[in-house]
Amino acid sequence: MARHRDVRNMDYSDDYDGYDDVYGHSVDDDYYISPSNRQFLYNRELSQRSSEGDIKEEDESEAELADMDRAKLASCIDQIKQTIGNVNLSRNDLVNIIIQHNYDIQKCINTLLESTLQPAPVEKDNSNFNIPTSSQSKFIIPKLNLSSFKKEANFCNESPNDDKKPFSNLSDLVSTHLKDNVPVVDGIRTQLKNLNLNNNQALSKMTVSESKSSNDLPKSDEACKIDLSKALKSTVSAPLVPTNKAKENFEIPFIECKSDLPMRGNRSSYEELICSLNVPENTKNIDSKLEKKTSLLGTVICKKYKRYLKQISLVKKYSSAIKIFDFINADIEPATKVISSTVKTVTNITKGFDLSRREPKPSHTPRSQSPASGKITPIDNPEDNKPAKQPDNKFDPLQLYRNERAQSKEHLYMVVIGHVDAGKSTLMGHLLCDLGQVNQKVLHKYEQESKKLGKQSFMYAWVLDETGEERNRGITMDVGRFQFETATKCVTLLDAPGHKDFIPNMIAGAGQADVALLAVDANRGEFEAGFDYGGQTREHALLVRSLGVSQLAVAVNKLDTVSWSRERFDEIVDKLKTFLKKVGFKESDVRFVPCSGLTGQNLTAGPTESELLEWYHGPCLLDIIDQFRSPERPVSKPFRLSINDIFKGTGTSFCVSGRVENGTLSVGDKILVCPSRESAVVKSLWIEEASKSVVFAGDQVTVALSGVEMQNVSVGNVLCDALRPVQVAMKFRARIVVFDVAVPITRGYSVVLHHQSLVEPVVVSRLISELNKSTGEVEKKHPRFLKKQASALVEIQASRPIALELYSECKELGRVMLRLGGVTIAAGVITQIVL
Ligand SMILES: Nc1nc2c(ncn2[C@@H]2O[C@H](COP(=O)(O)OP(=O)(O)OP(=O)(O)O)[C@@H](O)[C@H]2O)c(=O)[nH]1
Repeated sequence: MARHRDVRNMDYSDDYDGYDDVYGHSVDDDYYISPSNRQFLYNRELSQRSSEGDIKEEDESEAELADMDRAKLASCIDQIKQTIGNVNLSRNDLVNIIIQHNYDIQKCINTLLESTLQPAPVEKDNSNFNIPTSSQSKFIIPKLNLSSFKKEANFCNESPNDDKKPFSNLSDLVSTHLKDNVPVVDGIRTQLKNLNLNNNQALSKMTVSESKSSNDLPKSDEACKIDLSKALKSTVSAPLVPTNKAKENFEIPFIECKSDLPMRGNRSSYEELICSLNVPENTKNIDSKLEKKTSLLGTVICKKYKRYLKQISLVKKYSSAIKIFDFINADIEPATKVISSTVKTVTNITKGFDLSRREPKPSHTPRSQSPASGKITPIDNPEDNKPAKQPDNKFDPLQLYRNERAQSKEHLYMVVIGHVDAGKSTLMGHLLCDLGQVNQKVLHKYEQESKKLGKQSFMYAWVLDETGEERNRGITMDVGRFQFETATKCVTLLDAPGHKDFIPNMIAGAGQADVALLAVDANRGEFEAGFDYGGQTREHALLVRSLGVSQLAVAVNKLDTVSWSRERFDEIVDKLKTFLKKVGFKESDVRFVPCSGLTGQNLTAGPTESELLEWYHGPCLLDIIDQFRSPERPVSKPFRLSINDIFKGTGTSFCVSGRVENGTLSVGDKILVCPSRESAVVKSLWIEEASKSVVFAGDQVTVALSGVEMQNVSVGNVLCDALRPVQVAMKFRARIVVFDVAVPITRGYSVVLHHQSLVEPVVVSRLISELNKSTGEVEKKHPRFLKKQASALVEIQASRPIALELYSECKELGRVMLRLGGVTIAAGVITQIVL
């Protein structure tokens, strides 16, 4: 059985309220973190000196870094490489530069560009672009001649029908005006990708505040007060090339600034930028025109991205890399009207891409393939150039879902959790055997082999623990998967590891489940070890609830070891009930069942043991699983899938797996991979081993993709609808509940963010307010620290863009968990995305 990590979907109507319950109860201290876990709690002193980590140590400065710094370092190196390609520096030097700049990627890039990038010699060739030698492959140096402009003009879409295409973000817009393969421009482009054109108001505000804080631009300058929202509206509707009529008398179509350009030294930086524009042949007096009037886009870029000015001027020295920004100096209002109707028309298509907006085939350099380049991965397969299949825009996803799935059983994803050795694998292995899911010969083989190793009691566990290491060590390490059916459900079982070392795997499994089965060991002392003394019973229950699972079955296992004692069962139920309620489970959503995974008692049929029969007449484990409510499938929402595994497929495609959180996905759909926003085409779809033409929210699927390079896709990326993409941001606000922390959370606290399958170092950059745990009202603004069990609104800063959603939009992509030193210190929901 393949061991992919999977995804989970939960969308109960009462989920949000339920989730609030987590915050709504005070929890006794000892319910959260156990003494054995305390050793892993954050301790700044220790944390800074940790030498563990998976980053190769190459020099002392690197070796001395703490885990978090190492993670930040890896992230910085990664991002620097994505932005400017491989730098001609040793790793040590690179590491030193990063540390000197306190992990500020932008400063590092500036330093690197200044120190390492030398102008490439201009070579003559027959094209209008001089391609540098491989050692200087970071620049493409176009000649400053007029034919160059014409060549670039071919980049533009000349179809009269396509000249009003909406752009989803500023980068797409800019990329039609910027020449390929200019690294600094790519840097800008990556940043611009985060600017969603739909949020004109936010952009407008951003520009104003940018200009307010500007030191080098005069505050009084009218140019600083450009209403960007208007500008963007006008750019959205702007033709990429002049219309035929305009072409005849082609002039540079600028939107006028209200005043001359602000100067910086002898020349303003964006004057420099503008001077690097290619200009059409028939334009007269271009210099004076450029000095008085400028592209608004140029203005915006230069103001918003002042930090790039050095690079801009650097590039400018060698190239006329930045194309003229040719939106029409037209009446903005009518243009705005055109946009709204255009957007509406396009939105009606529901899915798929605007192929006409695809950029020309870029050169096959690692740089051009980088997600940070903002370019579409080169397309080798001519099949990919064919227009993608566009689903019928009249299709009703809900109806389609009913048509497709009406005949089949409801699918349910169930994660099995619990303290190490609680008997999870044995319980589920035996259940699968009783259901006839395991071939008798295979079971016999397991029996013989486990006997040889002196581990016969693990025979059933081997059904799920498939790897040699798991079997030898007698513990589950990765999430095992198996499928079985109940009377009304088709259940995918996710067997999570119990050992604390594998909690990230457990989170990956739990992050995919609709419901959970908690196994506890009834043995005297064993239940207590898992519950009272820092076992994973508590942490697992807390984690699954934080991940949105609200229905839980509790298997009080190994009751054979206590002679089926009713008292023991009741004692365990009482303790767990109180705890689970405090964690946020509703009493009515938790069911308890006495059983034995080893003897198979009360698994698929009612009890036969007389001692158990004396007091238990309830449902068996299988019936309890069957009685779980099926979660709602949000098939009508925009498509979202968080990638939890990537592997090689056949031919040019490769495969990703994950759970469809929202919406539907069909073969032939064009989708976006976020945060890089690369486009991809769905070549084929599978659920388990069965090929499908369409899949729905709630399905755990394997998707074969083409049109995107495998190396440009990572676990934790989100596949999404191209027209209604997921949000991408480096900063967001979340309402969190702090679990148990030895050291209070303060501003600047470095933690590890778990967001679906993404594991990313982040910083708690602001403590905005402390909230009342019951009412959610603000109790204290800007607290200096957050103690255990505090509920608070915080701002989280990542070092690179993340694809995420507001909790109110998509619960699965709106949940976050913060962990540190192997311990979960807080969980929360995203309330605001900060652009
Ligand atoms: N007596 C008795 N022993 C059991 C029962 N269920 C499991 N065991 C034993 O408990 C030990 C651990 O069982 P596993 O199924 O590997 O436990 P687990 O919870 O899956 O372990 P991890 O996944 O590593 O956390 C094995 O020796 C089993 O034979 C039971 O119902 N009764």
